[in-house]
Amino acid sequence: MTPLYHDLSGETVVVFGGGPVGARKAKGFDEAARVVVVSPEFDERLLSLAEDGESDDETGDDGNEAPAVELVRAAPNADDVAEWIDRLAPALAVAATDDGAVNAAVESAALDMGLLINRTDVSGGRDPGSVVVPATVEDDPVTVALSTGGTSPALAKALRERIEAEIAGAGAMAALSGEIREELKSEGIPPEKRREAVRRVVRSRGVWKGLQKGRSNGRQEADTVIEEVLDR
Ligand SMILES: C[C@@]1(CC(=O)O)c2cc3[nH]c(cc4nc(cc5[nH]c(cc(n2)[C@H]1CCC(=O)O)[C@@](C)(CC(=O)O)[C@@H]5CCC(=O)O)C(CC(=O)O)=C4CCC(=O)O)c(CCC(=O)O)c3CC(=O)O
Ligand SMILES: NC(=O)C1=CN([C@@H]2O[C@H](COP(=O)(O)OP(=O)(O)OC[C@H]3O[C@@H](n4cnc5c(N)ncnc54)[C@H](O)[C@@H]3O)[C@@H](O)[C@H]2O)C=CC1
Repeated sequence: MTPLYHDLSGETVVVFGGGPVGARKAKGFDEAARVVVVSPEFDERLLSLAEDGESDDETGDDGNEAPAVELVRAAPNADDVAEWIDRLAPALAVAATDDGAVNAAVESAALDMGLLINRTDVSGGRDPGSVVVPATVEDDPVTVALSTGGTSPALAKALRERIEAEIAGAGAMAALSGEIREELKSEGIPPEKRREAVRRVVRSRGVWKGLQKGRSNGRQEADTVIEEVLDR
């Protein structure tokens, strides 16, 4: 398995199956992509996600059309799914029904069309072209994605919970060190010194602690580290 971060903005994700698993996957993708869930019945969570999307569209407060989760009430059989996928033209198809034959048909249709496919009903090794949904921790712009190669989802979840504590504050550190990196570049600091400074900043306990108190405290601590490295 090779981990990659995928930009799904502007793409469609189709989820077959509207149970708790289909709902969790839809929720995971709805911020980035247009999500269409095809199922004869829908989990409560999906019904409220779809409603949220509608009310955002109505108010249109920020001018951005919030990608809503669209629900399509249907129960395609194994022979029909290829046509559904063809019509919806997704980048990724998620097979999350409780019908193994339908899930298998979603997989083979998606593979035939060269799309990404996530089979939620199989663990262990993947067929070529098949992807897993990792456990994810986010502190924007930092994202940690964790997979056990499809072997033990419960372990992926447990490790994710540990990492959540471990990366607290990483978003602020990314913002600060990214800014410092750009500044040192534009000041024409030689590459070796610049890299050393940035490496020291992201490892400095003082800077991490400072950032907990606020951005300017973090910046002050970072400036001390940078001065040391640059001998100024
Ligand atoms: C292969 C994979 C395919 C895919 O879905 O992409 C898959 C497959 C299956 N999961 C099953 C069960 C559970 N899944 C979870 C939880 C998560 N499952 C997720 C991903 C994946 N699950 C992919 C591999 C990821 C990897 O590489 O590690 C996470 C990480 C991401 C997400 O789904 O959002 C999310 C945690 C998110 C978080 O909290 O951070 C729990 C835990 C719980 O519910 O507490 C259980 C119960 C305990 C257990 O069984 O382990 C079953 C058995 C169904 C049955 O028994 O019938 C199958 C199918 C099978 O095993 O055949
Ligand atoms: N990947 C994961 O994290 C997990 C995966 N699973 C697997 O995922 C499957 C789904 O799990 P749940 O959501 O808990 O099951 P569920 O049985 O609650 O939901 C299945 C959904 O699929 C719908 N459905 C049935 N036939 C359909 C068709 N032809 N087309 C479209 N939708 C159809 C049903 O109406 C229902 O809404 C399970 O069968 C299991 O194998 C289960 C737990 C976790």
